[in-house]
Amino acid sequence: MSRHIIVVGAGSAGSVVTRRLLDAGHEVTLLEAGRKDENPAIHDMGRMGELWHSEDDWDYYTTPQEGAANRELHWPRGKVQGGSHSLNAVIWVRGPREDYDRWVEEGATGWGWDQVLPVFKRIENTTVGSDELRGRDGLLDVSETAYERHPLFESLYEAAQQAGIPANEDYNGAEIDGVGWEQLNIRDGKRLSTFRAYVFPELDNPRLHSVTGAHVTRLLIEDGRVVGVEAVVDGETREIRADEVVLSAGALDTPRILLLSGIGPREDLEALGIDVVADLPGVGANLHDHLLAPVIAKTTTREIGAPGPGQPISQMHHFSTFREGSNVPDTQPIYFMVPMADETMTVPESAFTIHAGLVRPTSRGTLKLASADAAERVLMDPRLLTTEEDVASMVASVKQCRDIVRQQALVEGWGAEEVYPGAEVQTDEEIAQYVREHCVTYHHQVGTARMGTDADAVVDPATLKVHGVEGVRVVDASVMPSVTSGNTNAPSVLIGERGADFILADA
Ligand SMILES: Cc1cc2nc3c(=O)[nH]c(=O)nc-3n(C[C@H](O)[C@H](O)[C@H](O)COP(=O)(O)OP(=O)(O)OC[C@H]3O[C@@H](n4cnc5c(N)ncnc54)[C@H](O)[C@@H]3O)c2cc1C
Repeated sequence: MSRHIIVVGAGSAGSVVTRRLLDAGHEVTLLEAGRKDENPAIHDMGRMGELWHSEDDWDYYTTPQEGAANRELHWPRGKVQGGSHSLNAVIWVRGPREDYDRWVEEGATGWGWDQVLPVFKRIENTTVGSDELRGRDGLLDVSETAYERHPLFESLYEAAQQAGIPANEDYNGAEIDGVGWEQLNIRDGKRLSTFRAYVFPELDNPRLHSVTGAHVTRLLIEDGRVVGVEAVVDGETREIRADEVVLSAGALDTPRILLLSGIGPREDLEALGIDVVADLPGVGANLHDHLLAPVIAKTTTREIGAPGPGQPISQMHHFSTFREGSNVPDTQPIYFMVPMADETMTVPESAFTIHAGLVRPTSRGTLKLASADAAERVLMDPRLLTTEEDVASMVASVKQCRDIVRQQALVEGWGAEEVYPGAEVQTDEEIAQYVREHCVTYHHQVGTARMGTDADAVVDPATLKVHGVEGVRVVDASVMPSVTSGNTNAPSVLIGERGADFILADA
């Protein structure tokens, strides 16, 4: 029987859910707060930087972070069809077996590597790697050759190996460690978001009602059952009803909608005068993110030049393990052909960045409402760098990135010279302070409505239904119990596919 389902958010996961429900004959109302994905800077990977602070960015900021020199960090998030997949660097990293087996240990029964691998294969359309591990005919292109490689990256690839980092032909294969060319979601030289790959071809489908400029403020709940949503559409508050609601608004907005609807920690909700529908302490808890800190070098004998049309400004990354006893990498530096400098830095035009990167954070924070008003700013406090392990991984990663800059391939090929952290930053304490003063997000916030069956879990891992409330599921990056050890888009798309499977199994 055909059902009418509301999907909130046309991002990485919501686009996948929408397509799979349409394919199965259901009716979908897809509500997206942002506008159509028509900004040319979305489609040209060389222009990614223009999207930050633009109309297509939610333009969030954290609360002041004690671990990061009391700074409020900018957290860009896609507010547009495609969601953060329309703003991101389209790097496709599934993460190793251990990430998913860890999810099972954390309570997400059924999400182990053996269960998720076939779903990853269903998503992918790639020629990389082996048939056993990679998908060949999915809807989402994954390629390391569909973009023009810049000669600087050839030298970076060599330099990383000169620094002792092994080359890895397929970091989405059996092993993640080592340096490799990024596998990107690109088609015909342009960004391929899941909105473009999954929903765009269906825009004429009469069972799809795709609405932009529709900001969902809360769930409509009658007798403990979600019956629809309240949304502000073109400035007018509307009620939209359906058989079921899927929240795919991302790790920062899904918990916000739940909290505004009375689903969350009782004490916090009561303090704001919000009627409690379900006392779920885990909503907004467990907020965590990956972190970057730039190592910037200038080139003195050869100009890097501007990226060509469609040329991604990041083409390479590597994974390294520093944490003792760990069998998965805790760091993932990412390489850019431009200086990723902050407002306190002065850099020459021809400069590149090797961003030191933490991908196994142990710091955990919270997302809370400041008031019951849906238009108010939300308090996002990831408590960055509040554990010793996190600081130690970042320090080790910065040292390794500096070492790459000093290698022959960069010094002889480009006359590379470090500009930041700079000569005055030498001891571990000085590097840690540099990290605190200059770290930025890796854009991988997750965990605010995590899967599990314990008292703090928010959704059931077998269905992604919200505990204690009927008629609503969470299908996006919020449900990850812990962040994977790589970029988070691939696991978000995976969650979209599996969420759709669960809905279809019930329908
Ligand atoms: C700048 C940047 C670079 C990144 N680079 C990479 C990368 O290269 N590789 C990678 O793997 N990951 C990357 N990421 C992370 C990755 O894009 C996200 O983890 C992933 O997109 C999350 O998917 P999602 O479906 O949970 O949320 P999103 O894709 O963010 O989708 C949420 C959608 O919901 C909409 N929405 C939110 N609130 C409401 C509301 N109240 N009403 C209606 N609609 C609403 C939003 O506008 C958005 O369209 C990056 C992210 C950013 C921001």
